Amino acid sequence: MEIVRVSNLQKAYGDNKVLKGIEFTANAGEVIGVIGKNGAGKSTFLEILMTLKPYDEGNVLLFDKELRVLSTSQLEQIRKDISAVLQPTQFYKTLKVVELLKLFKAYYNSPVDIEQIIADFKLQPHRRKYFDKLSGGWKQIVSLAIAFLSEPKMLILDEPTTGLDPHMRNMLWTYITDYNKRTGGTVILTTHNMDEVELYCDKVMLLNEGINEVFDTTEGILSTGYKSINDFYLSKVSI
Ligand SMILES: Nc1ncnc2c1ncn2[C@@H]1O[C@H](COP(=O)(O)OP(=O)(O)OP(=O)(O)O)[C@@H](O)[C@H]1O
Repeated sequence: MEIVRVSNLQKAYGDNKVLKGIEFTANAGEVIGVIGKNGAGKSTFLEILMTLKPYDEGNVLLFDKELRVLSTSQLEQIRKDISAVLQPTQFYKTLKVVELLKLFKAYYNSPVDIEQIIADFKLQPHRRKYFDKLSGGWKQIVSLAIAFLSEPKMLILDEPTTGLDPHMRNMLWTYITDYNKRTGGTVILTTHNMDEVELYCDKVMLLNEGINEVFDTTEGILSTGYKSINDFYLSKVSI
């Protein structure tokens, strides 16, 4: 089943044309890595998919519906099926980790067991700490745990493993892979870590000079003679 279909997507910030005609599709159950150099437009692309940012030209269909023509209530309906990593805000200051998880569980009306999430994300030692007292990496982990609470049909993660130590990175990828197998949810993420793309992503989109220079399966890319996805990236993208 097709979850996302993007055609000729264009977006500029003033004179800075960032996306110049992106073609992209995501099917249910796929894990897709969006790669490209700093400033290539990855976050802009994800924010459009999250329905947070307007676009100038082209079509973006989420769950078969064109975003541009949706009413506010239709957009809200679609957002229920999407989850994204929330940025830590001032609002979390007064809440402990376990309270935050309970709050979002109630907000999403989530069937997910909080104790299970705490165990899966190794949050037991931190459950009674205030969110704003956590280290950067643990804030990231809590934000990710919240994103999974709603059991979304589509999960959008902007550099989810940046700032995580190797164990936490492993833990997160295990969780993403399990979630994907268990629920058939689609995951679209950005990362600068090409080893992670090679290990865990079904498909890769390389954003370069505003277009999807390559959009293929990870296996497809490797079968064209590259030693690794890192090798592929380095030979395709110049500084
Ligand atoms: N709100 C904004 N207003 C103006 N320009 C912006 C805005 N957001 C992003 N840009 C510009 O758009 C371009 C793409 O930025 P974006 O953050 O999408 O890239 P990215 O691929 O995610 O980069 P990185 O890998 O460094 O996170 C950059 O030139 C950036 O300066």
